Amino acid sequence: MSSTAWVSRVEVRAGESRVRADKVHSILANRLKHGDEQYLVRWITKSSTPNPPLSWHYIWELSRCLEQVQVYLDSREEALGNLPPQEHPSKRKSPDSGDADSERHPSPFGRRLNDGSRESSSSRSSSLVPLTGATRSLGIEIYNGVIKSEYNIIYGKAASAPDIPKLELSRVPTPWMLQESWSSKVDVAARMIRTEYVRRLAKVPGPPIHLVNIYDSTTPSLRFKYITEYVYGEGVVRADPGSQVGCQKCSPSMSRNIGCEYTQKCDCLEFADVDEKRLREDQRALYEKVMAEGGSTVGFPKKFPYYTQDTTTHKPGTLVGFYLHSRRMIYECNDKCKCGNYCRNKNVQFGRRKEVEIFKTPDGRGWGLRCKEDLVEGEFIDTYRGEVITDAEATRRERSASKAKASYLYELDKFADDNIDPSRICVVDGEFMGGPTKFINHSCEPNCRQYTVSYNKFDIYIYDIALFACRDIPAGEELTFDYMDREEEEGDSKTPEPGEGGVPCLCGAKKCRKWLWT
Ligand SMILES: C[S@@+](CC[C@H](N)C(=O)[O-])C[C@H]1O[C@@H](n2cnc3c(N)ncnc32)[C@H](O)[C@@H]1O
Repeated sequence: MSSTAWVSRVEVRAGESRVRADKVHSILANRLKHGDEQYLVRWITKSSTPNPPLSWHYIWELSRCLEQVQVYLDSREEALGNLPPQEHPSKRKSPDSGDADSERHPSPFGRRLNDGSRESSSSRSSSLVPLTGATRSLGIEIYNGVIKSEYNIIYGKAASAPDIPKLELSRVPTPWMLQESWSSKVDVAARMIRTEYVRRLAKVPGPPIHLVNIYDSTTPSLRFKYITEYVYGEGVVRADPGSQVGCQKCSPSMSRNIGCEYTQKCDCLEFADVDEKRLREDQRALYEKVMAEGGSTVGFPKKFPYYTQDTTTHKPGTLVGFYLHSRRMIYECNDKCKCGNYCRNKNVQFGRRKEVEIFKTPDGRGWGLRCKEDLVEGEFIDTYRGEVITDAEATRRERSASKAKASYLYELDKFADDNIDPSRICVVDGEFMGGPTKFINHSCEPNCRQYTVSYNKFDIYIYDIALFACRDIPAGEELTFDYMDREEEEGDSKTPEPGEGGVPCLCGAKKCRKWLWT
């Protein structure tokens, strides 16, 4: 079909059309047109072309592709931060010294900063390029193609008729566009992105999640999906659902209506650690034999993980000291158990019950998380959710990411020392899908701790990572945990020396180990 025939079908009325998000490759520049924000869209074409269609759109037309707008604004912000003071168009503080990161993140700004001096004056002004009659009638400036609209959705299509204005992708943004981009405000786009993020937060099940940023106009990435259950990636081998068994000798009301009551009856505790302090004298020799030679610990004293209602000293549901001060696996009862919904041994599986707030930290640690309510020691906060991927896929993602980029990978290697298949160890990636816990920062003196919780005692590869308060935490205090997850006995030990790409720790704790990971 010729481009002119195609263009003649266009009927776009201002203010009603929206750019089709899945056809937008990226945003390349911004400017103000009659005081309103406009952004230059690079369209995706079916076949590869060095000159894909590019078109200017008002920000309100871009509500379907705010993710791309946000990526653009972040790279613009980074480029502005990296500019030498004399080139800086605004009154921002002088840039941090020596940050060469812009090379690692492909950005229209990075590209232009490198070769802008070669730009010819003919490609300077986007608005001076003559437009075809049809595109002009739409009020949309388009290069290398034509615009089509159906059901108020705008599409861009490559076309090469002689009257179609040309703009080489390799020259975009031109130095002229770049200057305009730097000096034009982007407040409306920033507000729309934030509004969209808050809208998505409101849909997350459970108590409200708030968003607070008193330092700048950024918003956490929209390229993120809130989920409450793991999403399993390709290649992850899951346990046969039939391998999950429930406790059969327990019942909802054994005497106190708290579900499971006797640790020796509850099959779910079969693999739970033995409470050595409560071993009877006549059990010790057998226990030591089992420990040395292997065998079942059924019949030895175990502990349920949570306090129940009948304690006056602790809040029901909080972790008992046996678990709180250790790295013991927590085995909760499950749907196949006979103990019912109100069993004392069910907690983490019900998910977050606290109102939390995502907030921008003032000191370069990105976003953080805090709770709107007081928490007591041992209280459950939320699980770490994300995409469960294979170790190989996690390695691939790690290698393709810049070293300075935040990491959201959490390895499920609790049983790595046991006789397990190392190729089946999985990793939870919370970067693109997960919960608010993805924002919990590291501290060398944390107020939370991560615990492993299983609902299938036979599955040693997939389990939950649950975050609990490890001391009383007043409302509003930032939640933190120790990313290195070391056992008590390992103590504070020496500060690890960083390897290449070690990330400096900014936790500010007195006993800070100086490096986040090495
Ligand atoms: C799981 S994310 C935490 C949320 C993150 N702050 C954000 O904005 O998305 C982990 C990343 O946060 C940053 N971070 C967390 N704790 C930090 C600390 N104590 N010092 C420096 N950076 C920290 C690092 O970039 C790290 O890779």
